[in-house]
Amino acid sequence: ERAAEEAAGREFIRTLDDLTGRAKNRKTIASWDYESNITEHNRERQLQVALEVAEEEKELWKETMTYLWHEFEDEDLKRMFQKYSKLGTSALPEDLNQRLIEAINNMKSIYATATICDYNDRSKCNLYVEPEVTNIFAQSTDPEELKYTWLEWHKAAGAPSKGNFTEYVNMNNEAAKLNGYDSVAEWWLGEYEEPDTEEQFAELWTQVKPLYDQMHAYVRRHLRLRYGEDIVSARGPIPAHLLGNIWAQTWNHVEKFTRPYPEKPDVDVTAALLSQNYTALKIFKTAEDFFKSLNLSGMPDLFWERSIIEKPNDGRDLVCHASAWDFFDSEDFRIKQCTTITSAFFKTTHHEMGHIQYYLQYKDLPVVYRAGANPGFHEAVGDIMSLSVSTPKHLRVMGLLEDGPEDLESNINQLYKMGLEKIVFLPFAYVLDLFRYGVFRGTTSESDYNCHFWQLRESLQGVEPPAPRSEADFDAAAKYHISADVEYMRYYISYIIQFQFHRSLCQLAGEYVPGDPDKLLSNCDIYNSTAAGNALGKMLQLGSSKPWPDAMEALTGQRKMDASGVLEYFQPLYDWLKEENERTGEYIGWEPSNVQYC
Ligand SMILES: C=C(C[SeH])C(=O)N1CCC[C@H]1C(=O)O
Ligand SMILES: [Zn+2]
Repeated sequence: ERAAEEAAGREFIRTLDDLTGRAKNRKTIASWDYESNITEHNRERQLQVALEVAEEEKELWKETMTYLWHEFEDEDLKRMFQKYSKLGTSALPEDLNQRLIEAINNMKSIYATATICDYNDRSKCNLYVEPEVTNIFAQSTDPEELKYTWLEWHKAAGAPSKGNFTEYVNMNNEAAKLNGYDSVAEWWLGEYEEPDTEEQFAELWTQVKPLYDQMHAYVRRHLRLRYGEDIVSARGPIPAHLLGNIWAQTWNHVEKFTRPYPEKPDVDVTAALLSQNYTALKIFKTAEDFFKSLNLSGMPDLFWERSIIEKPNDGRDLVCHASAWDFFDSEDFRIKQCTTITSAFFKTTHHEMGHIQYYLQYKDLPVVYRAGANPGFHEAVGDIMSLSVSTPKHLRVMGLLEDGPEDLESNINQLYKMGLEKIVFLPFAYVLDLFRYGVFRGTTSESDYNCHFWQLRESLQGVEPPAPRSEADFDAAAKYHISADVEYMRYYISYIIQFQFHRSLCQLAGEYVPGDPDKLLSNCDIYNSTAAGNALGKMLQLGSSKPWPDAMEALTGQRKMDASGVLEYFQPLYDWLKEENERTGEYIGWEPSNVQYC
């Protein structure tokens, strides 16, 4: 009867979970081998292993579906069965699954091997997105060099993937339907396990948009002062190539010539890292030290043996985009990133190590629960550490910043610097998946990919392309995650909830007291707080075994994602920006672009 069926189900799930762990381990090893060394052989092997594992999963899924798990009493057992009942892309017939995998591998390979020629030396044509194009956007203030580099990169890494992207969309939508979703959009939204996820995402945007609009207006004014009225208009969108980043997703690199109080000492972490002879390894060890100071786990020996922390110089092609890997055997965890000694990579290393920390905290859970409470949680862990590390107080502890004033102006400069990374990023992230939801749902067809992409970028982000665009271009794929089939709402959510987590951890660490000007949220550093670390560890140990509101409640007492954390953190900046934009008479928002892109 039911009790016996449930006992049999429990036994089955234990075996299934063990087999699934082995299959995922094999699949992950083959993917790692391909992405860390892009050769025909490794690509072929990755495809073969992925197809074999898909067939194994399909067989196991048929057996899973013979159990009447909907009627089980044990909630936890039901949750495991519910998760295993979603077969994912393995539900595709083998030939369609092969077409999906090959479309994605084609895009990944195009992106990873794309190179452009240097603006000043057209015979030098081995510039990759990392590190060369990234460095040009970090350093150059020549609008012509930036425009050329922007156009060349989007031509080399975006346009060639358009056909593959359409194939990927069609195959992935087939898989979605086989899993009971109308399209991939509903599948991705389903990962957040709420009935109104899409509305919640939209509500978060309305909460933060006023703050973004003030940042946008202020930055546009200072770019106009720098580059002149002809290049940066008074009331239009901002040209995307002038914002210090090839995707205009964060604007940190315009901070040095746009900040509120230029006479205050600068906080150039990159220069400090270089002058103190930081290496990639030293950056990694510093990040590890932060986690250990919180009584969280250090990195296992295997991590140091098998990670790739610098771009190999043996001429191989590889996917440089930073990533953290769980090999699902409870002991093999790796980072692969092409570290250079910059403030950005100092943060990225904490970000990636945050993923590894989450893997370590849930490594003994059933395989099916070894995931973030929702995808945004996984992206938030490392950033929480960076929020503490980025404070002048902590940078001084590390000797990366000389002593300086702690006055209001310096605080505004610091908040502005953080805003160029955290506030500015929100509409960028939101747009990437609003675009893809439209594509997966068919409201954006192949003949208007680029038009709709730029309409969204103009409408939410207030940026425009540096030159006219057409449907011969496919600018979205010039962003890694679009070419690599990586959902992006996870970052939008992370940049909201990381401030809710930070606020709770800072209270636990005694570093933040609401209303106390000497205990500002933006000056909080949780370093060495085992109280904070233990509370965070407890949340991470849940993995995806519980709906994410339970995990969030465990740490913050809240069951809702809301922008109260980010708005509280940036309140002094918001007040200052409104006053400053009022003072200068800067137009808030933007009029339609004059650039032809549809
Ligand atoms: C560092 C990673 C690997 Se999960 C990343 O892709 N991030 C981290 C910040 C946003 C996003 C990006 O670079 O677009
Ligand atoms: Zn990440």
